[in-house]
Amino acid sequence: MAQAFPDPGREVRLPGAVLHRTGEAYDLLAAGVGPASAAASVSAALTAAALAGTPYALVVSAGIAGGFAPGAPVGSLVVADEITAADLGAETPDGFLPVTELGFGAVTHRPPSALVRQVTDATGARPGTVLTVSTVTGTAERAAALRERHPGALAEAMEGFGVAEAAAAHGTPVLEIRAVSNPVGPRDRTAWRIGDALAALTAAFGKLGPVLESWHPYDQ
Ligand SMILES: O=C(O)c1cccc(C(=O)CC[C@H]2O[C@@H](n3cnc4c(=O)[nH]cnc43)[C@H](O)[C@@H]2O)c1
Repeated sequence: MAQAFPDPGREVRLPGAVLHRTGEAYDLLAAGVGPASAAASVSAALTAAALAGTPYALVVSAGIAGGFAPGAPVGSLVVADEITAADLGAETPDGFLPVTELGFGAVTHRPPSALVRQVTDATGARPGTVLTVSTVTGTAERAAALRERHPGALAEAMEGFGVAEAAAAHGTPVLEIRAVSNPVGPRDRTAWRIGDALAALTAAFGKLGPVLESWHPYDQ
């Protein structure tokens, strides 16, 4: 994906995060794997920018993902219209309860709908819920349970909700774009197509410049 930015940028070191400040209007951040790492590093970047008086206008979480069949085949692109933490809650004898039903927290963030539509139009990405999980799904049973609980889910990944929580704390809009590298379901390493997914993500970012640069938060 970073290959979509011809200028590798200058490194800016922050506690828990290294930014690549491109000559264009973007900073790139490898936010780590999992929601906690992603939240910590994005939070460091947002806080540093706010203290410098140059807050970010938008945070984009991007990477590879597992795709739910048949909506998100391997190689396809998904843009989140909802970013949902799928395993943040409590297991009970009657099933899973999200933290919101326990009386606290949040489990969903919604990217600006106009921006989601523009990304869809520019890249062909399919809009849908992107789940954030801490454990990669590895069985048909778990995939079916997630689908039942989240009928709008197209993909699962491991960072989006952490990024969205950090962005929300700063009042900054968030977007999540994923390229599908593997199906969600029984573990099968021979089915992974990471190279193809990264190529699809790079191509998408090549088309996103005008969309991101012309978007204004009041376009919600
Ligand atoms: O070992 C496995 O079975 C396995 C299967 C799929 C992905 C992984 C990863 O460790 C990838 C972590 C990385 O990639 C994103 N990702 C990609 N596919 C998935 C997925 O099916 N479910 C959740 N996350 C996925 C994730 O966002 C991480 O950044 C291992």
